[in-house]
Amino acid sequence: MSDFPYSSVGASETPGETLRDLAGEAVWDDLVRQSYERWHPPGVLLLQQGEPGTLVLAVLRGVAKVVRTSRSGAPTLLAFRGPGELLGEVAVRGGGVRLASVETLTRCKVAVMMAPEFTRFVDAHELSPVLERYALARLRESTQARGGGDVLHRLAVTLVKFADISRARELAVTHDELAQHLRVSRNTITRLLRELESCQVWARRKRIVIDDLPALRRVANSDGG
Ligand SMILES: Nc1ncnc2c1ncn2[C@@H]1O[C@@H]2COP(=O)(O)O[C@H]2[C@H]1O
Repeated sequence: MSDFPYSSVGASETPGETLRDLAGEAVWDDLVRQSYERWHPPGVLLLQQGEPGTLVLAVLRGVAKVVRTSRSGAPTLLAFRGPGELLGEVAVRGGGVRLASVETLTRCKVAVMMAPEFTRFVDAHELSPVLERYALARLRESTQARGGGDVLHRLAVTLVKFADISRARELAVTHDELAQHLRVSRNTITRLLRELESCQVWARRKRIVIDDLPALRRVANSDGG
């Protein structure tokens, strides 16, 4: 995916709900300062479903996908995560294993903090209520993506969100991943992407190109029912 700057013309209607938004820049900066930074190429597994929670990752650049695989082996793409998001805090705070796997979709820069340091950080900054709001925001997002309603609208919302977090006009996402995310068939995604060509959205091999983000945003901001 190209990583050239892409202005998100027409600000997103959704209030910022990344951890950086909810905790504030000062706390986020402190978290990053106390972590160590790493770059990863696309396609790298950052967190593995079922493993214990030994660390958390703050996303600084790029886009990663969160995928949960069922017992039968069927994957579901739960979310795309970009700068300002925290990953891996569920197992660290809950004491269980990772709920899902996280894999880079583009080149990603993350800040790594080990579990004991993160627990101390949360206590020192009294972040528990913030993390609770963060979890609720995520629940809302997942429910809106998969909870039924007009699929064209949900697809537009997903593509706009991806474009905003990656700040790119070429999105490294496949039809299968979009189908998993929105809980519809691959054929439905193919058909709807064709409809979105009126907004200059072009389906290419393993990527989607958005040539008129404001037009797509208008579809995303319309009442999807
Ligand atoms: N539905 C979801 N939406 C966004 N992120 C999620 C979702 N489920 C899990 N995650 C993140 O993916 C991480 C996987 O490891 P953890 O379960 O430790 O913590 C998880 C969260 O940070």
